[in-house]
Amino acid sequence: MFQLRWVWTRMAGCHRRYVFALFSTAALAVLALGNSMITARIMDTVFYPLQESGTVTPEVMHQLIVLVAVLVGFVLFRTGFGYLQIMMYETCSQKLIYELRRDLYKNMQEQDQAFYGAYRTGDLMTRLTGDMDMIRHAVCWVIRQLISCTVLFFTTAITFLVTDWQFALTMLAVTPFIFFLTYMFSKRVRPLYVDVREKLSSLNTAAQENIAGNRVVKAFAREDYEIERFDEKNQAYREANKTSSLLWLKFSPYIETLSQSLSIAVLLVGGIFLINGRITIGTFTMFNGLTWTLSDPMRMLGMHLNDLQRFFASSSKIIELYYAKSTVVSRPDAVKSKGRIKGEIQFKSAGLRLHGTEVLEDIDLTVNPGETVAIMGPTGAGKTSLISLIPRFTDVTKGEVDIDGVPVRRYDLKSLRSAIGIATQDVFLFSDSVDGNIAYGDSDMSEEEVKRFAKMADVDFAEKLSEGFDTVIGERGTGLSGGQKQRIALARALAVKPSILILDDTTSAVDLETEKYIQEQLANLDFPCTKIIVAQRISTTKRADKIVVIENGRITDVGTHQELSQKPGYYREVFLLQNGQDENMKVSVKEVG
Ligand SMILES: Nc1ncnc2c1ncn2[C@@H]1O[C@H](COP(=O)(O)OP(=O)(O)OP(=O)(O)O)[C@@H](O)[C@H]1O
Repeated sequence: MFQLRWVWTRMAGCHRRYVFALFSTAALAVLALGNSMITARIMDTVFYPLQESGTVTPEVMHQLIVLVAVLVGFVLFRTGFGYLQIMMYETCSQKLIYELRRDLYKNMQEQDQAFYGAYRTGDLMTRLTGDMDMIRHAVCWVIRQLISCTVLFFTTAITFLVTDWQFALTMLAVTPFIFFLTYMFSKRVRPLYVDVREKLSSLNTAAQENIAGNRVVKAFAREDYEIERFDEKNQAYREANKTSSLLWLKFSPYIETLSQSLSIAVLLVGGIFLINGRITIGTFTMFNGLTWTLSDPMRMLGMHLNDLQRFFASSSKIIELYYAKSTVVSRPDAVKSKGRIKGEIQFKSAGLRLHGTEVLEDIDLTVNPGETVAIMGPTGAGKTSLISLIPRFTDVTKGEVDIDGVPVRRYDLKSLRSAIGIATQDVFLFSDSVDGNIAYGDSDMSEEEVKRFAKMADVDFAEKLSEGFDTVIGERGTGLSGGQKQRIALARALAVKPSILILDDTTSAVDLETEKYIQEQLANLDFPCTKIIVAQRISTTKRADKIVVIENGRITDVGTHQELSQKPGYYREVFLLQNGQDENMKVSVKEVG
């Protein structure tokens, strides 16, 4: 039930309207009895005396006209009131879902890498769409129906008891059985709905992965395999849905039969009472006309409880996401950088442990403002992990990282990250134009500025695209080569004029000539900038002020190209390899440098 309480707290600003809607539902349920009561009165005061006397008196005609007018007015009033009630439910539920989705999305934006590593995209999408819709459905339909059913049932039961308690008791005798069956159904269906919810999430995840990875699928000609895999998930979803639906089918024949038995009870018992003169034709008509107000709530209760269980399953998922807390957050006493960050970076005995593995250990390194530092090392050595510590994509588990003498943990996250420009190893471009992608960090950037940074990163090829810089380049930059995407990502990182520029293997896919051009541009930026460049090519690292070699999560060497290429070790091996020589051959460093 805490899910209902939680949703209620999220409806702040709508409470009065929603309570009004709930009361309207209860009132409308009570008013539902009105039609039958007015009809019963017409029977007793107009038709029955008419049948007895056989003559139509002006009083009887007048009585009939008045009662029919009351009936018409009553129906119009109920319809108008019902319309108002639905409007209230709709406005409250739409406002709730809009705000909830907005807050949820905002919370997701603030999550760290561990969060995105733990949750699958398809699952997150299911929460933002299907689960949200289930909450809306519960707020504006299920709860309304449950109230309506309950009030209708009890009002009818009381009316029946007051009118003729013996007749009423014969009809109410079956209700405990129906309630028991409904309760049993509700208890058993809950885990089944949790399962349906999980299977849907799994299906969405499979579809999302397949769409995102369609090139890999095609490259390996694994379409059939993927179709089969999707089919498995689809079947599992179908089975889960079938199991939950079949459970209702197991209970519904009994519930339906018991509900229908009410009509037979009215005809049989009511008929006997009518013949005996115990009840009037009006009372009989009322009982007969109101049978549905007893049977429908009982029949429908199972369906609504069914939906309520789905609401519990969906809202639990939403609540989990709503309270997900990032471990990387700004502290309450976080500092905002006053003016531009100078760009001095210091790793002080920094260490990083991820899922029980020591990824980085004892990292001591100082990068002076404006310096260019290249980071090199074998694959999996910890290069990306090292640079992730600077913008706090992950936090150190030992030691600390300082920028301008202040630990990164003490910076306001936005202030810290807005001083850093990053082009990540896995290039991601938005479905937007080329200039929209370049100006991503500053939407107000002028076209001249966009072109200036595009030129620095050698994005001139964009001029030749169908619509130049306005060409939309798709979710993952479809239609562009790997090197072209890298260059747009580099222009995007440069365009924020960062104090610290981090490039993670950003020029690995560009040709040597373009790379040389980009390096010259980077060396002559018109704003102060510290550059950290992860690279595998000697042609990229040799111009750096400092080269840092990382192996097995530790810094094993620091020096210039001149120093490291002459010193035995990883750097020299790579240097010789990339120049077509091996360790046994003596080469002059100057030849290549
Ligand atoms: N979330 C994680 N959980 C556990 N281990 C991780 C995680 N992320 C990275 N690692 C491990 O940390 C090590 C360093 O990874 P990292 O990506 O920093 O290497 P890298 O030097 O950048 O490699 P490459 O050159 O291939 O990009 C690897 O062994 C990797 O498996």
